[in-house]
Amino acid sequence: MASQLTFIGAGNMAGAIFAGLVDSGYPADAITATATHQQALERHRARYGINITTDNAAAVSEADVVVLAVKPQIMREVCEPLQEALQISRPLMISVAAGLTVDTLTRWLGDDSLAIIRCMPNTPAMVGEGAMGLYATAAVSEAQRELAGEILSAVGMVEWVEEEGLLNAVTAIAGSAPAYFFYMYEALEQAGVARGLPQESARRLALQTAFGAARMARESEFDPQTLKRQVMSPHGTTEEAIKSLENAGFEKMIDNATLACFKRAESLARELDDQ
Ligand SMILES: NC(=O)C1=CN([C@@H]2O[C@H](COP(=O)(O)OP(=O)(O)OC[C@H]3O[C@@H](n4cnc5c(N)ncnc54)[C@H](OP(=O)(O)O)[C@@H]3O)[C@@H](O)[C@H]2O)C=CC1
Ligand SMILES: O=C(O)[C@@H]1CCC=N1
Repeated sequence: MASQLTFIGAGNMAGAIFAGLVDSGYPADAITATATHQQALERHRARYGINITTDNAAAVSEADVVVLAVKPQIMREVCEPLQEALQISRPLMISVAAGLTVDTLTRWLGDDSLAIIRCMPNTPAMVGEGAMGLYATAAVSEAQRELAGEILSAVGMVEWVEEEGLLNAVTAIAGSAPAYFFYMYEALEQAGVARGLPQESARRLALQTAFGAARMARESEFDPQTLKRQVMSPHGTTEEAIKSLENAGFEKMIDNATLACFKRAESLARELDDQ
């Protein structure tokens, strides 16, 4: 029988994971999602067939696995009232919150013997193409590690990290990174329009190029540098474009952006710890 999964929060990230799970065949009746707005929950029930409730404690008391998926800033007010219910079910806790450390979360859950996994997923989980970093505390059993890996690998690829701090690096290059690619998609579309293409046409071409490049990179035996070189004919068009990107400091820009993301995850952790 499938493990009972409860999602506390049913927004972008939780929705991406439970949508991906249902699409991959996980039984919808073993999934419960909570939120404060009944209307949004009703839409999820209609679309995915999952159970819904606005009662977090009730949803937790019957769960084998609880996925905490509210904004980090409201995690404390969500977690503290769950303490009693957690003593009934003693589920595996999976937090997807950026920056929230195990120490802070443990304090808010009021029990340092609970098994906690921190997960940094990304929204492509919705289409089964997520990229996730996972970190397990010492209280997590081998069976629970396997269970979390099994559940989450249904919606994407999973990388375990052995140091909690590395999840901030995962946030910088995976958790937040779909937005960087969407930004590039947006910029290519605009550039296509600026060069005279109709907008819809530019969007379709940019999107298919992103998809084709990602699929080719995944299926090919070559590293990114080689794949890049294969497009660059000597003295050709691509060489000019890449030179222009280099001159504009493209790599430095990506490095700066990921560093800013990483540092924000660290400062978020400090802010939450002070709560
Ligand atoms: N979005 C992303 O790409 C990623 C997000 N994350 C993490 O996921 C978490 C959620 O982010 P995201 O999904 O973007 O946020 P959203 O704002 O989209 O979703 C938050 C959800 O929390 C619900 N919620 C608010 N208060 C409560 C409450 N008291 N009890 C139960 N549910 C409540 C909201 O429901 P309602 O509106 O009805 O109140 C909503 O469904 C964050 O911690 C973030 O760091 C991690 C990786 C990627
Ligand atoms: O922007 C955020 O804080 C969340 C965490 C990673 C992606 N979205």
